[in-house]
Amino acid sequence: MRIAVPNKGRLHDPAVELLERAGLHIEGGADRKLYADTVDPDVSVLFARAADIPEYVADDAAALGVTGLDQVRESRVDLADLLDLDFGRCRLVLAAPEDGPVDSVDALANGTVATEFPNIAEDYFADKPVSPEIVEVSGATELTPHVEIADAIIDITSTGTTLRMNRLVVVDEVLESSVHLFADPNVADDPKVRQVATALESVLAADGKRYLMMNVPRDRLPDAEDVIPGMGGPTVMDIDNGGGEKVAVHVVVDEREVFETITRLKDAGASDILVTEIERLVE
Ligand SMILES: Nc1ncnc2c1ncn2[C@@H]1O[C@H](COP(=O)(O)OP(=O)(O)OP(=O)(O)O)[C@@H](O)[C@H]1O
Ligand SMILES: O=P(O)(O)OC[C@H]1O[C@H](OP(=O)(O)OP(=O)(O)O)[C@H](O)[C@@H]1O
Ligand SMILES: [Mg+2]
Repeated sequence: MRIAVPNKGRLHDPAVELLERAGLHIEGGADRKLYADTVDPDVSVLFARAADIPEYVADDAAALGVTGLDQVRESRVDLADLLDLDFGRCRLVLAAPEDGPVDSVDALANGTVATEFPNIAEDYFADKPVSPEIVEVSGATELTPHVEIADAIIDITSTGTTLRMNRLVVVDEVLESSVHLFADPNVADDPKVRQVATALESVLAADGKRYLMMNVPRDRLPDAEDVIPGMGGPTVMDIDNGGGEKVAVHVVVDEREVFETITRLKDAGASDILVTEIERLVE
């Protein structure tokens, strides 16, 4: 089974890192390759442009694809959306010069909109009362309103820096995007596809979580349990050589809650508190 992954650009490194963390180690590294095996003999990786990945998955060149939701919308292929992988987060927006006449969608009645995403633009205007001319460009879209090529643009923004630098302001939001795991709808329920999706999901589930281990006097256990914000109940175990007066308590907590939880656990009589990272969490 093949997974299509961005070959370069900002999505490449986080995509490869996620596969590695999920246990799908890429043999020989991912640099400048078109194709690679993984430690799993049934799973290989195809490196392709983020924009081409939807087609590759739709055409069966790969069963799975890791790419931006924007790319899938733009390509208009019908894929199963298995998982939000929580990186490459950005917004596609309609934007126009800050001191210009376009302050709403309606102001574009006879206008021109430049974009790298002509299909998304067309779909966006399909249910609007105006239908401006769409001009496809292949980059530096933010420049076009300043050289009389367009009145507005539909482009990606994340920090907003590029828009600001080009004195453009957001007129409307078109699409929220992030990188997802997509599958060919015909194989979305295939056991191997499910296995890979679960492995990636387990990495995301472990993100920002910590594993706490501690000893607690048996008679203080209720106090300790009261201050534990963990998911589900804690795991409580007898300690073999503890003479019965202490128990071991293990729990998963959000990393933001670790500091306060430790302070409160100590007040509840806990000792020998260990905090460790979690690689994967299969729920
Ligand atoms: N500024 C951004 N912040 C977050 N995600 C982004 C940003 N720009 C693009 N993306 C996401 O990354 C995808 C790929 O973007 P793009 O094709 O521009 O590649 P790139 O990583 O910018 O490399 P290059 O433009 O140099 O080829 C986009 O479709 C979008 O999903
Ligand atoms: O809101 P910001 O944080 O400024 O990000 C938005 C910019 O990021 C992307 O460009 P990229 O850096 O990928 O350059 P590119 O035009 O070469 O693709 C996108 O096309 C925007 O221009
Ligand atoms: Mg780019």
